[in-house]
Amino acid sequence: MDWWVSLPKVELHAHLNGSIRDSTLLELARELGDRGLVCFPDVECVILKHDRSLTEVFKLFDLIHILTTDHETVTRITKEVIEDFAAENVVYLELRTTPKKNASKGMTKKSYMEAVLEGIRAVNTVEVDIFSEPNFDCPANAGIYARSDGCARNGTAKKKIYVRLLLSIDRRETTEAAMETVKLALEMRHLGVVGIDLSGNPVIGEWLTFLPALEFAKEQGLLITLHCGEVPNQVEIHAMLDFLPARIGHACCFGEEEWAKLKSLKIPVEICLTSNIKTETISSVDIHHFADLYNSGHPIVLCTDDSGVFSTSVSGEYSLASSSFGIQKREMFQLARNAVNFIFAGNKVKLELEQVFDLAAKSLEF
Ligand SMILES: CNc1ncnc2c1ncn2[C@@H]1O[C@H](COP(=O)(O)O)[C@@H](O)[C@H]1O
Ligand SMILES: [Zn+2]
Repeated sequence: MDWWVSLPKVELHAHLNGSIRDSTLLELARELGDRGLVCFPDVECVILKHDRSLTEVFKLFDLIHILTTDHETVTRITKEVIEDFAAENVVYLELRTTPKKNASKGMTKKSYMEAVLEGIRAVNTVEVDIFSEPNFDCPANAGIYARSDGCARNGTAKKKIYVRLLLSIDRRETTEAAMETVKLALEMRHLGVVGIDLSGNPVIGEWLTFLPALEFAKEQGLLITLHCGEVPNQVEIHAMLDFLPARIGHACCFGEEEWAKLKSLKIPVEICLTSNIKTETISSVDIHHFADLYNSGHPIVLCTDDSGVFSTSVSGEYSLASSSFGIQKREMFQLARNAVNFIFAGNKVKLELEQVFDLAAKSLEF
């Protein structure tokens, strides 16, 4: 097996609707095409085009959402995305998604999330730990516990992936809609929801629109990650850093002052190399800020962002970082292991993941 696939990995920045297999998107588009709801050849062209500007990426998401936003499909893509990450040895996945309403399908934000949970339960190629924090032990969780315990007791030494969920607020949303998402996250905490993400087209929406909901989420103990500095906007970057999120994603358009502030606050950064290159947010990989952050010992974690949209994988991102920045396998292993420190799940999961890495270190060749 390829070394980068064998390496256990932690994925902390993956959008559900950005991580769908092309084959599934094409199948869904063909079905809608047959029903005369989309023009299949046009949609096929868009799906198979792999170099896209940031603006084009958000147009593509609008199209993907037309293909996926019904309960059955949300369940299907969730199952497939988790199985795909597990197949490349992702041992802990924080999957983020924007709860959506779709009146024509009778979908509410809550029923959207229930369809996601159904997808997690449908995974069968790997054992899924969706929830194992003892302090949240409650009857609503009993079904999931039973399944996971059953696996262990049968002695079926199936591979295991920990899955936790982040609910995303889309920058197109209002304060009220953002608050609704946070309240839903709080309601679903005992089902593996650990935090909130702010994402969506970075040129749309104002930081102050989302702040009340994000502050409420933080007060209630949810952990927050923000898409920060994907486009140049110094005022917003400073406001976001002042908020003290638990992590940020991207950090592409930072200036000297913003770097200094980020480094002094030691906020971990989710780095998405291929996403940044393909969207031309960073012009080439050799000038990517990964190198400076890595060399200065700043907390970072390699992630995919949208493995489907950008045709990448977590293993691919590790391999790319190693070859682009001349980092040896032993150091890359350490980088992968360090990511455990930045997960939003609790100490029990962290300890278990450290054991997974220690065990893997014995069989990996460096
Ligand atoms: C490329 N960089 C990016 N920057 C900002 N937001 C992004 C993104 N990539 C994805 N998303 C956000 O994730 C949604 C798709 O997944 P879900 O429907 O939530 O599962 C997109 O609509 C966008 O809001
Ligand atoms: Zn993202």
